[in-house]
Amino acid sequence: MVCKLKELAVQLFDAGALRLGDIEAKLGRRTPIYFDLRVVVSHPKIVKAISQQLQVLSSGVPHELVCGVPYAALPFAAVMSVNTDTPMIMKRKETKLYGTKKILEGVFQKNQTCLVVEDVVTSGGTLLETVNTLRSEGLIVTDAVVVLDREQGGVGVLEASGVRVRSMFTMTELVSMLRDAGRISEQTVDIVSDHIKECQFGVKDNCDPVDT
Ligand SMILES: O=c1ccn([C@@H]2O[C@H](COP(=O)(O)O)[C@@H](O)[C@H]2O)c(=O)[nH]1
Repeated sequence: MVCKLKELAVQLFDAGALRLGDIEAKLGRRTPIYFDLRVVVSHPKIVKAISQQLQVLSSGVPHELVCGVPYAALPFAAVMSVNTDTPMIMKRKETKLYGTKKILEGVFQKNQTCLVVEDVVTSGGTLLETVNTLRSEGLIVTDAVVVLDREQGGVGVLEASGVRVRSMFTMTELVSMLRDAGRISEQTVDIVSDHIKECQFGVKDNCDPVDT
């Protein structure tokens, strides 16, 4: 049975996947909320539930391969691959400097369609880097499924690059569910909402780390 999103949000919070406070994120950005999905490798039921939800999101998207953005999304991509019998490929963080010198591991052919799986989208930069690598290797990438869209402009950036993004949660949905479940306060919801408005990425970023 597919775990309901509200239950999953609470399970993620209780597993320590959400950090609140003044947190340093990627490239020195400050954020009042950080979603750390790396902790869920210690919670197989949550990995299973997230993978099932991502499978539901990807059910209308024809694809021959699946690729998780390293590293946090790799367990979800692997479970989806096994559950749906869809071959997986893996992008290396850096090109191997010896032996095969590959950037992609696994078997694929040019013009195959590949679904990308990601944990979080903020600016969209990390997901786009993987998409660009896959495309430069001759694969067709038009769709991605992600656990959390932080609603900070990344989805628009990706759509402008020809990648449709389907997310399990937006940040607004996630914090509302956690407030309704008594896990976070209304004040935290307001702080997160203000941060989303103030810290947007896109054509002209207004979230330069030196300004925050
Ligand atoms: O709450 C968060 C925010 C970001 N991440 C990690 O960063 C990238 C997404 O950031 P982009 O600006 O879209 O590149 C993603 O791969 C996450 O691993 C995070 O874990 N939690």
